[in-house]
Amino acid sequence: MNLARDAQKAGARVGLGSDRITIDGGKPLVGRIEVRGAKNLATKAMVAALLGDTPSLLQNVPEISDVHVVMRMLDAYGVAVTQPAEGELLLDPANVEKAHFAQIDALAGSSRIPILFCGPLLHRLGEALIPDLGGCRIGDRPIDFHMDALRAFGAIVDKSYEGIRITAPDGLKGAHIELPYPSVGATEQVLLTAVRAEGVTELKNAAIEPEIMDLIAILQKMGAIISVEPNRTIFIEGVDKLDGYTHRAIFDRNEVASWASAALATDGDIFVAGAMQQEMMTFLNIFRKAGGGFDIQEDGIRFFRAGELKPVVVETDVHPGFMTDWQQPLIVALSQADGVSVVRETVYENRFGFTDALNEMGAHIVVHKSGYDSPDWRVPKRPLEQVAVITGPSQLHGADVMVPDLRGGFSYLIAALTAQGRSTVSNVGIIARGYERFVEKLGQLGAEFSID
Ligand SMILES: CC(=O)N[C@H]1[C@@H](OP(=O)(O)OP(=O)(O)OC[C@H]2O[C@@H](n3ccc(=O)[nH]c3=O)[C@H](O)[C@@H]2O)O[C@H](CO)[C@@H](O)[C@@H]1O
Ligand SMILES: C=C(OP(=O)(O)O)C(=O)O
Repeated sequence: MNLARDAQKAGARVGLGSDRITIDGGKPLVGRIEVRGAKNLATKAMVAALLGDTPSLLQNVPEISDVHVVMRMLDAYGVAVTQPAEGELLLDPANVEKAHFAQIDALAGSSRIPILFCGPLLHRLGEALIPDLGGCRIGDRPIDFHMDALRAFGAIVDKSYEGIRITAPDGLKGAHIELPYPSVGATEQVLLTAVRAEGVTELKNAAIEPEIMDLIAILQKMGAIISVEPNRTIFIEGVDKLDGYTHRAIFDRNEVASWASAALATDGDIFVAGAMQQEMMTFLNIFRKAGGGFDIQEDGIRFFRAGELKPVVVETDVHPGFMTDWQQPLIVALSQADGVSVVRETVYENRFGFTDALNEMGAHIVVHKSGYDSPDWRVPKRPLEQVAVITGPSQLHGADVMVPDLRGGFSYLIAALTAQGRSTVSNVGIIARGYERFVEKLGQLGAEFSID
């Protein structure tokens, strides 16, 4: 895939108008911003609407390009998508039909969400055609858990010149599935398929991220029967019929952690309206250990420096662990802490690539690609764990950098804002995949920048 083309398309979709931001750094970010619904819930809630016999209303929808991709995908399948009010989507699946290959193909490589269309399309149309997936290039990102789960439900998976074609000539039946690893996407795949499959599904080793709990809440509103048991086990009793839902999407935890890291790195003071404590607890613990202060209020959380920044040791993990998506923005703040921080990435094999550019800006980060010796890596069969050692504090200086992926991209914005002098960050359209109106928010926080 062509990164620049992706970025341009993504940027254009959310009205960014340019692919490049020039930032004059060295100034604290101070002010109030608002976060809305999570990219990692809203896009999946949109897919869930395909399962209903009546329209669904999704509220608190962020204006991000990943939402636009799913809107286009739903449109290709005949779902009528309208926006009754700002931040709302009405999704009417009354006329769902097979999409033309060209329409689906045009969206190939834009997002990872098409993989989640499998179950709903199999129930509605008897077949699903999955194009090349997109999403951040932070590792191999295979889909074997998804395909194995679909086969367990009785689906037949064929590779064709058009992509992956999945059919279910004998219908989908409840299954006993144990994931090799608590994958977020594969858990969602099972949920979206099992709710309308015949019989009971038992899912072991499921992911239990707050966004998954929110998806379960949506499915329950639609008429599903799902119980979350201890030890990552979920039971789903298939039902014959689901209705639409009205639901307010859970706030974006990744966006909150990103702005909090920006406050820490720039010695700023940011109130993030819409952020809530419970879902952020793991992040808040590390934030505090790193010298961050926070003030929990009813309508949001204020983030600031409580004193000197301190080095931390942190390991990414599945929920309730420290999310992999949080480590990239946090690393920029850790480059300002006095001492040696260690970040161990256990979820993706290529999520430290963004540190090269930080080093060009003056950071001291060494990535140990072989990670630690580990007899049992977390994600089965793949030795992907890596360790980044960050020695601070470093005086960052302005540079020209190019966004590699979504969270890495936001980290470059933070680095440019922290650095002395002028930086140019290009490919910023990629950031629009998951950060709503980030340029406007930079303005609200007093950042000095221009877009050309
Ligand atoms: C759109 C969305 O919600 N994206 C999030 C989702 O991604 P996503 O759902 O893709 O992440 P997963 O939890 O599935 O992936 C975790 C690990 O499992 C591996 N794996 C996954 C599926 C599979 O079939 N085979 C396999 O080996 C992946 O390559 C990765 O190494 O959860 C990740 C982990 O919290 C987050 O970083 C992403 O922001
Ligand atoms: C990895 C991410 O997203 P995606 O799975 O959509 O690529 C992310 O949100 O950081």
